[in-house]
Amino acid sequence: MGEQENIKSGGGDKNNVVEEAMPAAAKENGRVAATDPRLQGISDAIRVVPHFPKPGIMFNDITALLLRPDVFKDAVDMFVERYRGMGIAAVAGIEARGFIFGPAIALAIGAKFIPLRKPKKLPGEVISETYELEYGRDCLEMHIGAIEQGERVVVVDDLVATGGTLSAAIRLLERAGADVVECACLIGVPKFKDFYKLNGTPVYILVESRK
Ligand SMILES: O=P(O)(O)OC[C@H]1O[C@H](OP(=O)(O)OP(=O)(O)O)[C@H](O)[C@@H]1O
Ligand SMILES: Nc1ncnc2[nH]cnc12
Repeated sequence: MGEQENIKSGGGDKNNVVEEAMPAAAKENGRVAATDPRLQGISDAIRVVPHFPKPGIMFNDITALLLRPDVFKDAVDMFVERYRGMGIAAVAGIEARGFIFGPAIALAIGAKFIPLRKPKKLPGEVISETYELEYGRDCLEMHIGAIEQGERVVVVDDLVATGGTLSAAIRLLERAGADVVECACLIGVPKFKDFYKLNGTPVYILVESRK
């Protein structure tokens, strides 16, 4: 598969899990144009590390992208352009890598930032959700009171593989009364796209993993 074919852009209705090929995305009103030259730079800046953290896992390393402020900014800008003016009250970032992108997006669109943390990190009263990963099992927690009933929320992370982490984040936020509008990730791992478990919430992906 050529580099250009790896680039995807998605988004869609609340009842669909969406990962759209370039031509479809390009036609859609308000979505990222698949011909946007920033996508190629973003895809190229992600390093793929074979067999990390376990044999067989092709690890998509966004720290290489973070060393390129121009590309880092392009990624943040693309999310900001999508969510600005949509009445988003909160950006919820998933520990750890959602903390890298989420706050920048939140500040730019004038939303609050809610950290969804790994267990026993938050000092206040929390609600929790456990989930399965490509390489293990984990749990997310959120402070009670971070969300008000009916607030519109975007969940941000670097990558979606099985969708287990995003699903746990959605469950947490919906239990607290949030309206989860969309999940936003830089990277989608295509081998899992039939297994996303996002409870009907769309996932918006900038690029597909290269391997
Ligand atoms: O779609 P999934 O199969 O749930 O996998 C995606 C999650 O896995 C990675 O985080 P990880 O749990 O490795 O934690 P880290 O960010 O703390 O390294 C990644 O940053 C996502 O949060
Ligand atoms: N292949 C992958 N690369 C980076 N982070 C991940 N989280 C789950 N799967 C991953």
